[in-house]
Formats: sequence, structure tokens, C-alpha cells
Amino acid sequence: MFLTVTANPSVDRTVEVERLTRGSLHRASDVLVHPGGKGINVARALVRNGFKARAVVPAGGAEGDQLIALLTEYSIDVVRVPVLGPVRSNITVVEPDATVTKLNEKGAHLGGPEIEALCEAIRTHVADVTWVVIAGSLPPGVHDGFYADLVAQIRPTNARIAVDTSGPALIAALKAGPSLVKPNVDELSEAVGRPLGTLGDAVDAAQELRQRGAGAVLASLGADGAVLVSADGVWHAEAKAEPKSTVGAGDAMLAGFLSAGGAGPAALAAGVAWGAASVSLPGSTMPGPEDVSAHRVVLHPDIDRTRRVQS
Ligand SMILES: Nc1ncnc2c1ncn2[C@@H]1O[C@H](COP(=O)(O)OP(=O)(O)OP(=O)(O)O)[C@@H](O)[C@H]1O
Ligand SMILES: O=P(O)(O)OC[C@@]1(O)O[C@H](CO)[C@@H](O)[C@@H]1O
Repeated sequence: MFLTVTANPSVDRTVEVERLTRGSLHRASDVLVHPGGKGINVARALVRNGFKARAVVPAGGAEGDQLIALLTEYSIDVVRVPVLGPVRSNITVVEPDATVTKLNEKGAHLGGPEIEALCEAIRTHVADVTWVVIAGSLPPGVHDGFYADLVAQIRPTNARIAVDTSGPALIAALKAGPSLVKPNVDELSEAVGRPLGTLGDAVDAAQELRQRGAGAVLASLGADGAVLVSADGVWHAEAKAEPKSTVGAGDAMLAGFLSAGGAGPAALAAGVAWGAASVSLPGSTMPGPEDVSAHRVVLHPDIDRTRRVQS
């Protein structure tokens, strides 16, 4: 059983347009609505592939009801933490060449008792869990050290902990010693305070996050795949895909990695296979077994340190 925590969930609306022009009226050619937020996406991907996942979600307002109804459609085991503020709506505008423009709201403010209720829900549901995934931004009202506090609370249990967040929340979480962090290249660059031009730069930055407390670093590099940097070694894997929408690709990648044990090169290859599959699907659709092709993954035994990475 996997447990995901999404402190700042969303209803994701993906609007497809022919071409986005600032200041113009656009008629959407299609619209998709998905339950969103990084932890929720991880749970959706796992369940889609036959794994058991439980999602802890603070959800208020009519938008919260909509989110829970959407999650129920996806057969997710949802633990709803009732809160006052409404769940945010995040808008993605996608053009035919897969250019994504994303507008994320701040999210509902959580008050002290609501934050405590969220912590209590996590404590109550962590008993039979192999991995806890703590993912996404922090909503207003929640301090930067919240994920670090959660990691510290969960560490005494048997569960391993993956954190996928950014900025000060990521920096603070490192010190609490999560088993894994999953930054993308921009988040990794921000965490170490320097640009990352090559694969070698990304590996060095990931090693720095390990020195600061992370057990392993799974860094997603968009079309360049992902690197895994752990005590057991360093690997790079990638898979070609024809992108349609990259939203949620990092979440699918993390889910694939955890589904395959959450350590080592085979798990990295699974993660990259799920990530590549997700970018070929519209909106933040999570891939199922029929979408994932393991044979497309190239696992590099040696890191090409001079290879350029896009950010
Ligand atoms: N253009 C692409 N072609 C092939 N694979 C891709 C492409 N873009 C992303 N991927 C796959 O998806 C994974 C995650 O991508 P990325 O680094 O963009 O994640 P992210 O920024 O965390 O995404 P999100 O926050 O939307 O979930 C990559 O590690 C890679 O496996
Ligand atoms: O604003 P955050 O919490 O950083 O990210 C939220 C979000 O962009 O992440 C998911 C994709 O990874 C989407 O489902 C969702 O809209």
C-alpha cells in the first residue's frame, strides 16, 4: 500500500487551443478535467497500474466535493480532511506542438486546526504503508518546514518517504532525512543555487542534496529522462516519446519508480517508461499498462557527464 499526501490539491482543467496569443479570445478545441495535485497524480498512476494507493487530501467547498467525486471515479482510496477553503482550479493551456502554459492558483488557506487534522489523518493511515509520497506545493497558512515535520513524524514507522516539492519546503525537508526526493531540473538548480547545464552538473547537484540529508535523489530531466543518485550508484535512463502534454509526467515517473521497488536501475527504468508514456497522453492523464513500453527505455550504464540537459 502506498500513501500519498497532497497538501494543496487541485481540479486540473486542460484547455486545448490552436495557438495561444496573449490578449486574445480563444475558443477551446477540447477541455479535460482531472483530479490534480502531485500526490493525487502519483496515486492515480499507481492505481491505474493495479497497485493500492490511498490519498490524503484536504478538501473544502463545492470544488472539494468535485475533486472527491473525480477521485472516486478513479477508484482511489481517499482520506478527505474537511477544510473551509475551496480546492483550487489549475488551468493548463496546451497547443498542438505540446507547448504547455500553466496557471496554478495559490490554493485554500489552511488554519492551525486544519493542519493538525491533516497530520492526524496521515498518522492514522500510515500503519500498513510501504511508501509515503509527500508532494506538491504548500498552501497558504502552512509553514515552509511542514514537510520536514511530516518526514520527522513518519520516519519512526516502517514506511519509506518520498518528497516531491520545491523551494524552501524542499530545502527544509532534506534535513529531516527523507528516503528519496524527486526534483525536476529547475527545482534541483534552485536548491543548489546554480545553473545545471550538463548531466554531470545534475549528478553533482543531486549528490549535494544527498549530503544535505536525502537518502537518494531521483532527478527528472524532461526529454533527457532521469538520473538516480543513491548510495548504491548513479544511473541515467531515457525514453523517446511524442509529447502531447507533459503535465504530471514527473508524478507518473515517480509512481513508476516506486512501483518497481523505489531503488536501483530497474526502478529508474520503470519510472522513465511511465514518465514517457504519460507525456504522450492528453492533459494530466496517467498511463496504464497498455501505454507503458519498457523496451523504449535506454538505461545508460555510464553517465555522459558532458551531455547538455535542457531546463
Ligand atoms: N519530451 C519528453 N520526452 C520523453 N520523456 C519525457 C518528456 N518530458 C518528460 N518526460 C519524462 O517524464 C519525466 C518527468 O518529466 P519532467 O522532468 O518534465 O517532470 P516534472 O517537471 O516534475 O513534471 P510535472 O511537475 O508536470 O509532473 C522525465 O523524467 C521523463 O522520463
Ligand atoms: O502548484 P503545485 O502544487 O506545485 O503543482 C500542482 C500541479 O501543477 O502539479 C500537478 C502536475 O505535476 C498538477 O496536477 C497540478 O496542477
